[in-house]
Amino acid sequence: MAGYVEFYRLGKTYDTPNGPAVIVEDFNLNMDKGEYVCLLGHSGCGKSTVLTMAAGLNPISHGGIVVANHEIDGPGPDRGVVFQSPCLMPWMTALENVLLGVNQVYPHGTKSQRHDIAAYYLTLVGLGNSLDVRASSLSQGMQQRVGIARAFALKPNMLLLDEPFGMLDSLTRMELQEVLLEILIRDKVTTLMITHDVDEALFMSDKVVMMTNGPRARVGKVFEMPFERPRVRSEVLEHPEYYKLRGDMISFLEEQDHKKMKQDAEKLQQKQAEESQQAVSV
Ligand SMILES: Nc1ncnc2c1ncn2[C@@H]1O[C@H](COP(=O)(O)OP(=O)(O)OP(=O)(O)O)[C@@H](O)[C@H]1O
Repeated sequence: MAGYVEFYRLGKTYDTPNGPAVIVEDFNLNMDKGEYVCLLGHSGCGKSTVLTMAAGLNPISHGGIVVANHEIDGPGPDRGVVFQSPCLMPWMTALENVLLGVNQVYPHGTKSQRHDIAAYYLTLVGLGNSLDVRASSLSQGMQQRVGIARAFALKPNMLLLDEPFGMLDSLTRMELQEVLLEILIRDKVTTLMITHDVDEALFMSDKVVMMTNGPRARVGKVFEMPFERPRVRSEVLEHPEYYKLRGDMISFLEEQDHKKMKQDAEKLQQKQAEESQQAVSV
């Protein structure tokens, strides 16, 4: 059955100097409305490729993505995107940065209505007292809060997060994870997040989708999280299934590593055999 968000037979081929490189192939995933899915996999397997295709920032080579009955064919305000670095306009205030998006989505709202929406989301992320502070004067964690407020203020059907906490220290990271979960529960936004952190995936998501190693990466395994919401970190950590799930995810990643090492060794052997055959024939 099709989900609220559907990735069907999604594929991406990049043109490279050595010819076409099939990075993602036959990637299939259904997400329910309001579901939080984390995408986990080794570096370079194709996670950002999948996410940027969903954001409409990277052309789809094969298959497609449907969000709320709408087939993705470019970027749009129905999808909020947060990257590792929030890319704010440094000379603008926190409020002005959020208003950039709000003005586009609510062109018919009054100035004061648009101001209130931007201020509301900045307050939710804990920046109610910093609305008029220039982005360049905000700490990295505060800038990321602005990025999150900007994405939510668009009232998107889907939120796409590419390692949004990757550049933050662990305390700020944990704090922002909780801020994000609180708003997500309130607004019930369907979310796809990339992370390298197994514990973050366990704490945040309803489902963790493990990608196989590329090339031709696809969904390798899906883990369902048994933890109740709203989530309390200590309760999640003490849940009887936590360490079993964590272990299974790490085993999956290790298996992928072994496969890759085997493939690399085979490639090397083949190359050496070809080279020695060439040497003999010369
Ligand atoms: N524009 C491009 N042209 C050619 N190859 C690309 C392009 N963009 C990405 N790639 C390659 O596609 C593969 C997947 O990249 P991608 O950034 O999607 O991986 P990732 O899983 O998000 O990696 P990481 O976890 O390190 O961010 C990599 O081998 C990368 O070099």
